[in-house]
Amino acid sequence: MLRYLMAGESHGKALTAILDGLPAGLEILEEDINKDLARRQKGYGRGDRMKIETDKVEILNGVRWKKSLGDPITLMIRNKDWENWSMKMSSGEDYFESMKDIIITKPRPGHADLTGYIKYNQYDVRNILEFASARNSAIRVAIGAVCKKFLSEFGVEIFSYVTEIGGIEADYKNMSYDEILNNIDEDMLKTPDKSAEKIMIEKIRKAKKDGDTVGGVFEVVARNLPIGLGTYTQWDKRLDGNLAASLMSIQAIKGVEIGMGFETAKKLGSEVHDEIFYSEDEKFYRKTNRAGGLEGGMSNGEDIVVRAAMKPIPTLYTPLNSVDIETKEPFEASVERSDASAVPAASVIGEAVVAYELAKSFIEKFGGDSMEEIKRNYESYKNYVKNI
Ligand SMILES: Cc1cc2nc3c(=O)[nH]c(=O)nc-3n(C[C@H](O)[C@H](O)[C@H](O)COP(=O)(O)O)c2cc1C
Ligand SMILES: C=C(O[C@@H]1CC(C(=O)O)=C[C@@H](OP(=O)(O)O)[C@H]1O)C(=O)O
Repeated sequence: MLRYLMAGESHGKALTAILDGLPAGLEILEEDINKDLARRQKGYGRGDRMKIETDKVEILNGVRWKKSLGDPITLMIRNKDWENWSMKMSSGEDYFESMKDIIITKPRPGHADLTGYIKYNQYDVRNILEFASARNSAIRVAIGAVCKKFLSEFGVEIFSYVTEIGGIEADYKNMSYDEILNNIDEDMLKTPDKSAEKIMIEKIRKAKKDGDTVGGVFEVVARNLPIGLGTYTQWDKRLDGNLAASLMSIQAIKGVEIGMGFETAKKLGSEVHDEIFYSEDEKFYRKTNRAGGLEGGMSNGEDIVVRAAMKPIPTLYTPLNSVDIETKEPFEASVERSDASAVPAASVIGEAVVAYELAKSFIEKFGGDSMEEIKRNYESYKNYVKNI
């Protein structure tokens, strides 16, 4: 079974993750992973932390002479900001009286601060926000990049783009995926609609000027998947459920849709389901993909299409009302730095978690301890499907 665990505080020494269950013989290169790490750092609206970090992965275990060994793979990304935090985040020093002024007792509405403080019986909100922070999404993207590499060996391609920012929707419905891909500017908002992008940027700029933040929606597409990843035979093996849970587990994601999603509830059955056709060449096929490539918790061979809604960032430069945990007095918080919007970054994280779920289902279906073995199993299943 493919699984991973991650560790690492936002301003600690490094982020790490262990990926277990990947077959032996997959080529894994740091430079391939670094491409996705760089993409996650881009996008209009990010704060000053992204000027400090240049995320680069180090492979600590599980890879020899560029190939996975089949044992656990450890990945690490150092936090450059650690240099500025080594004392404040030290694991070896006692608490200093002189550090009293760095203790945070002012919880932000919408962040993990207050609930985490109470739940973990803390004295400093920093002890909560350090791991609640989306900083650890960097190591998740590294894990996702390895999973993407695995899937690419079977021709599976995963990409994402931004469809909405602060209520402004991109018009991409008449564009092919290739056109969409050609129109994605990773430095800006990753939306295929260039005229909407201008208005979206203005929306973020104005929100930032007003001390506010904006959210948005992104779509992740996975192409060239085999029929039958995931299963309806047990609730926790459904691919639709696992994709939704993984996307929802990204910080600030508050809604997930598959295919037509919430729209299906408004339509008639005849407008929702994808009719089935057959030809000698194509075998069973559909003319539409409203289901987003998933029926009965399984991939049906069409493109997998999922969307996720990101709420506006909770740290506001014009802060919302809150109460100091120590004094119980209302306060006006001051903010050192924060993102005004991070939807393009979230969409890269979305690709990563989708890649992980697909790779997990893929390995479960086709088994195998080595890439050769899993490829044999995959080819034999493809032959079976071709001859139906
Ligand atoms: C890529 C990315 C960047 C984020 N940047 C910030 C930020 O700069 N400031 C902030 O308060 N929240 C930021 N967030 C959101 C918080 O991490 C998130 O709202 C918080 O952990 C509470 O979790 P919840 O929103 O899922 O309930 C970011 C989220 C993502 C995915
Ligand atoms: C560090 C990242 O995002 C961070 C996510 C985040 C949060 O609260 O989620 C808060 C900010 O952290 P800081 O206070 O250090 O600026 C963001 O910069 C990153 O994406 O790599």
